[in-house]
Amino acid sequence: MATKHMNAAPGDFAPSVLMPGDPLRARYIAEKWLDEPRRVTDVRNMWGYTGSYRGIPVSVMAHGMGIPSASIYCTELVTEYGVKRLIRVGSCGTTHPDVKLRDVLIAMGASTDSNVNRMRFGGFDLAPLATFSLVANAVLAAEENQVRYHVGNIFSADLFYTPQPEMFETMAKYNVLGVEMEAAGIYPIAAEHGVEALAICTVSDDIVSGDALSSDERQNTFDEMITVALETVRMSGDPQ
Ligand SMILES: O=P(O)(O)O[C@H]1O[C@H](CO)[C@@H](O)[C@H]1O
Ligand SMILES: O=c1cc[nH]c(=O)[nH]1
Repeated sequence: MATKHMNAAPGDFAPSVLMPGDPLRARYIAEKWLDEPRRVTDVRNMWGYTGSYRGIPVSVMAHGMGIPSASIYCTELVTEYGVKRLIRVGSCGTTHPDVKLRDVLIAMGASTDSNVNRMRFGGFDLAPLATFSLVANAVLAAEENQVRYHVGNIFSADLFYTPQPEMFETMAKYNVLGVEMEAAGIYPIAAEHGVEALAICTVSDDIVSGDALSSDERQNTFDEMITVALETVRMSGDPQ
C-alpha cells in the first residue's frame, strides 16, 4: 500500500536504506553501485530504488532538504515499510581548520538549531547520536578504502542562508566538523522507533575560503562516501 509520500509497494524497500537529500544522487548511487536496481517510488520525483550490493539487498531513498522533509521520508520508511537502518549520504559545509573539501565526515552526533527534538522529548535537549556499531564500521570502511575521514559532531541547520554567520566561528571552536541540514532530525526518529541510523557527509563547501564543489559534482562524484556507506552496510550484517 502506498503512503502519503511514497508509492512503493509493501516489501519494496530493503532493511538498509542509503539516503541522500538529492533524488539525482539517489539515481546515481542506484545506477552505478547497485546490481539490478529498480525504481520503487517516484512521488514528487523524490526517487527511491532497490537493488543489491555484493549480494545484500540495499535501497536508496532521497529525503529532500531540511529536517521537516527528511523526517517525513524516514518516518514512513520505518513505520510503513519496516526499514531498520537509515544511512544518510549527504553533502555539507565546513568551517573547521582541519577539514578539507571532499573529506568524509562520520557524524557520531549532530547538534542543531531546530526545535524538533524538544518537541519530541518533553521540552528538554536530547543529544542526537548515531548508532555506535555503524560509526565503528564506517571508520573501518574508511580506513580499508583509504578515505580521508573525520569522526565527531556535525550541525544540522534549519536555515541554509543563516542570519547568524558569526556562529560558524563558534562551531569551529566547539569542534563541529561540518554543517548540513538533516542528521539531528534523523537520529531521534531512529531512536524513537528502535532502528539504526548514521549520517556520513562529503564536504562540498569550505565556508571560510568560499571554495565549493559544483551541483554536478555533488550529484555524481561522491564515490568515496558511497563506498564507505555500502561497506558499512555489508560489514554490519542484518540490522538489529
Ligand atoms: O546534499 P544533501 O544530501 O541534500 O545535503 C545538504 O545539501 C542541502 C543544502 O544544499 C541540504 O539538504 C544539506 O543537508
Ligand atoms: O554549506 C553547506 C553545504 C552543504 N550543505 C549545507 O547545509 N551547507
